[in-house]
Amino acid sequence: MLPALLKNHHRIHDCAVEVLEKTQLTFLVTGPWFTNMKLLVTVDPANVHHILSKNVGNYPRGSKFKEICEVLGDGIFTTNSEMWQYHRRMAQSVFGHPEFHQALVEKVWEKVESGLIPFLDRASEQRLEIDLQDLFGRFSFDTISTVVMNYDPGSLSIDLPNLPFLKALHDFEEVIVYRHVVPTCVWKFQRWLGIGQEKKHREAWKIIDDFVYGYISKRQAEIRKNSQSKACKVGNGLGVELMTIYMDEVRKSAEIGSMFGAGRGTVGVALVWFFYLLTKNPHVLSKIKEELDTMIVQVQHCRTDDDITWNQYKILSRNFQDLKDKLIYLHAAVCESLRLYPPVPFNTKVPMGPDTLPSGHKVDSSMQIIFSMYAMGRMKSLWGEDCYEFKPERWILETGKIRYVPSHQFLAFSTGPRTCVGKNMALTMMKAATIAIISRYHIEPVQAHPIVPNASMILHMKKGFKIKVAAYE
Ligand code: HEM
Repeated sequence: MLPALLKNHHRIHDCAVEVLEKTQLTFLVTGPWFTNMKLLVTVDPANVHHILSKNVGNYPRGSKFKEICEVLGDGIFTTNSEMWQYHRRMAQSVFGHPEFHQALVEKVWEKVESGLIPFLDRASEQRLEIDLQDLFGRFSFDTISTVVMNYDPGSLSIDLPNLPFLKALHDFEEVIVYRHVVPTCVWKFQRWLGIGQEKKHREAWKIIDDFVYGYISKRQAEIRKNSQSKACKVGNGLGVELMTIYMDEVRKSAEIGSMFGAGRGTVGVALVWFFYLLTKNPHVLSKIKEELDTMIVQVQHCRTDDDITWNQYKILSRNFQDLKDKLIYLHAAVCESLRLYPPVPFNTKVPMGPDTLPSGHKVDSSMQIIFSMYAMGRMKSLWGEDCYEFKPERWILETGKIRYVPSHQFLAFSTGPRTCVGKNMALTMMKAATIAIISRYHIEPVQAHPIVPNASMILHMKKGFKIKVAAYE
């Protein structure tokens, strides 16, 4: 099977869909004897629930994962037991705090107004062709950096500076997939020789380290100067204060890299696929706008739709509770987009001891288990014959409320104790940025090539998404 895997490496996600559809949601990939390669690929929700929740103790973060993601050190992604619990508690105390999200929407709006809008206004005036994937990558990078490090690197300024750190993160993500797919002895040998993907990895690692440690020394100097960290925090409010305390703690560890890895690529990519689907499905876009306008009329008591101004869109999307609870159709559309294009397209686990999965497959510590979130959202047996269609309606009950789909079937944010801690943060960022853009601009794709996903641990579009924007009068 190894030659077939290597041959399909460039279209690995779609290849998984094809095979899983034919194999009742689970199949085993074996390599030649000397590679000791046994990968069990599954999208069976019962297996997922068993591994990530019910019997999670048998599926810790293995040493192989830690080896593959060596750049993340002993951060939240790579650790188990007490160390992981410590990171998790710290992260949750911030990301779960009610005031954090209000502080976050303020930060998102600062970036919308200081970065996104000036850039898009100029692109609209000059009818420039822009790559929306690059733009959203910069938007989420600056926003996450402001939240995590209290520092805006300004990657989304009008001249779109070329930041090596962004490319390094991108290269790093690609190498991680490569290390998952080829036998360990092969990539380790390449690492030793310093060639191919491994050369790219080494260079990317250095750039990431320089950026993070450069920031840490700057921050330490600031703290020394101000004698106490509180003086350095931006803005007021408990949300920001908590962020400062937590981030001062994690800045000491590999956590900065983890938060960048977790948040920057995922949100940017989620946004670009969402906008791609909106341009392909204008009726969904119209319904989102309709919902926004209705909400503004209700909440802000405008007399008619004609009274609605840009400022009112801004007021609506700066209210975290409204973003979270009131915009049902927008929420459904975002979930539907994450179902078809989950920014983290796959996840892996290694069993500690022998186990039998609900599907009947026997697993042991010599095997690696792969969940394909990308394939899971495209299984007819799970989502119906229309599973390839972008239909937000499938998320809405007849009562108008959001339909509950268990997280072991809608796996975009994973499930169980290690579920994504940044889920609400990601949804807030996506909704606020979407409202800012769709209320102000018409987007027209300029497609010179098919839009397909890259084989990376983050589901980038292979050649980006070129568009032109036109500001509404
Ligand atoms: C649409 C955006 C996002 C998606 C689809 C997403 C998805 C995921 C997934 C699938 C996992 C599980 C990974 C694994 O088990 O290996 C995860 C974990 C995690 N995510 Fe997210 N994520 C998103 C945004 C964010 C953001 C914005 C942050 C914070 C800055 C974040 C922080 C984390 C952390 C810290 C973990 C590790 C949790 C643990 O191991 O306990 N994520 N995310």
